[in-house]
Amino acid sequence: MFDKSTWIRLPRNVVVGHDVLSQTVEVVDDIHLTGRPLIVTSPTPRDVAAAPIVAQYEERGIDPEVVTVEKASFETVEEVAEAAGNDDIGYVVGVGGGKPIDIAKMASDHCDKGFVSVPTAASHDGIVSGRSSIPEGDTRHSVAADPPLAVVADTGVLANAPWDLTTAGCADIISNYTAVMDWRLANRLQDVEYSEYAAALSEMTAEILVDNASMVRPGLEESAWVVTKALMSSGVAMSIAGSSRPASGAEHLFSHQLDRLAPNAALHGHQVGVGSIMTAYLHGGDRGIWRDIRDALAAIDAPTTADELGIDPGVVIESLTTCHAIRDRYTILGDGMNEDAAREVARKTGVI
Ligand SMILES: NC(=O)C1=CN([C@@H]2O[C@H](COP(=O)(O)OP(=O)(O)OC[C@H]3O[C@@H](n4cnc5c(N)ncnc54)[C@H](O)[C@@H]3O)[C@@H](O)[C@H]2O)C=CC1
Ligand SMILES: O=C(CO)COP(=O)(O)O
Ligand SMILES: [Zn+2]
Repeated sequence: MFDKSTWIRLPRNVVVGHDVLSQTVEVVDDIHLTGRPLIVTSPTPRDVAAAPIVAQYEERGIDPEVVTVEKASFETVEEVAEAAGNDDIGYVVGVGGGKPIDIAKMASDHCDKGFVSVPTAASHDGIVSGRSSIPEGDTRHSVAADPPLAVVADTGVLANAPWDLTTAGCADIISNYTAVMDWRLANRLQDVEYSEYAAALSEMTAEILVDNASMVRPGLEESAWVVTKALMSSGVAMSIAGSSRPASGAEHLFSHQLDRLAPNAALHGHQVGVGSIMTAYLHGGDRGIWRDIRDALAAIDAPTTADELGIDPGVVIESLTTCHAIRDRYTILGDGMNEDAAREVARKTGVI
């Protein structure tokens, strides 16, 4: 008997392009969200994008509540959910990079209120995904949360963000290659649920980005367009899969562990990119695709070494040998690498 069923939740309005930030209130009206908005942002994105959005609302006689968050944590989610739960708050608008968007997504999900995503950096593929990635103690959770009802991605804002943020987004996409390898491995060895459609979309997204790498250049609005579309497509792959598997494998475990061992040393996307070079080597050995991944990262100015990440080689080894334990997610790391093996892969791939 066929008894499978699935829910694929996707945004209704995805508005991308030049100066679309100025259409935020229209986009919200179009999906019939009412009440007072709660804007969740972080320090720089507050000035760059939240302030103009507040001004748009004020012109219409609406006074949004604004909360500024500094880090992604369950405590912050609870604080924001408390504010979002107030009766006068109708919906939540996340404005910024991955952290405020993840917090806003979870807080709105907790209160069963609509969520709108306004990325200010093309730095991560959580812009449209139905997940939030939140650290807790020694672990890091990938939590299901309703995806945004609408996305407003202003390519002018994204192109004006520091170039590093865009290269981090590119690296987050390039890491899909190894995430999918890990997912297939977990499916074969552990019967982990797998979606060929989600895997194919995730890989194709990485491929299109790599093929268009020459168009990704600092300050070009067209680059922001290319990268943002890829980030959205990768987020849709996660929504189809109902997990972050298509975009998050061992290279993400490595990055999440670096966040604990060397907080704020480097951007999420840059860390997963370097992780991906090493896990590609573990999958395919010297004849595998690790050089292609390294070259693709180098072509878009993303780091390929510990030194370029600004992270001590010893910390890279510690992360490689311990990161398998931070989450129950089967990957090429299996039950963990020993120190000699970790040193070998990091040296062979030129990461240290
Ligand atoms: N939910 C999901 O599916 C996913 C979640 N993530 C999560 O997202 C986070 C990484 O995202 P990031 O954007 O790197 O983190 P982030 O939100 O900390 O932003 C990084 C930096 O960029 C700055 N920034 C953002 N927009 C700017 C602008 N326009 N101009 C100047 N500075 C700007 C921020 O102030 C911050 O200092 C991680 O916590 C990661 O786990 C990443 C991928 C997928
Ligand atoms: O960063 C991600 C995809 O790029 C997802 O991270 P998690 O697996 O922690 O949710
Ligand atoms: Zn990621």
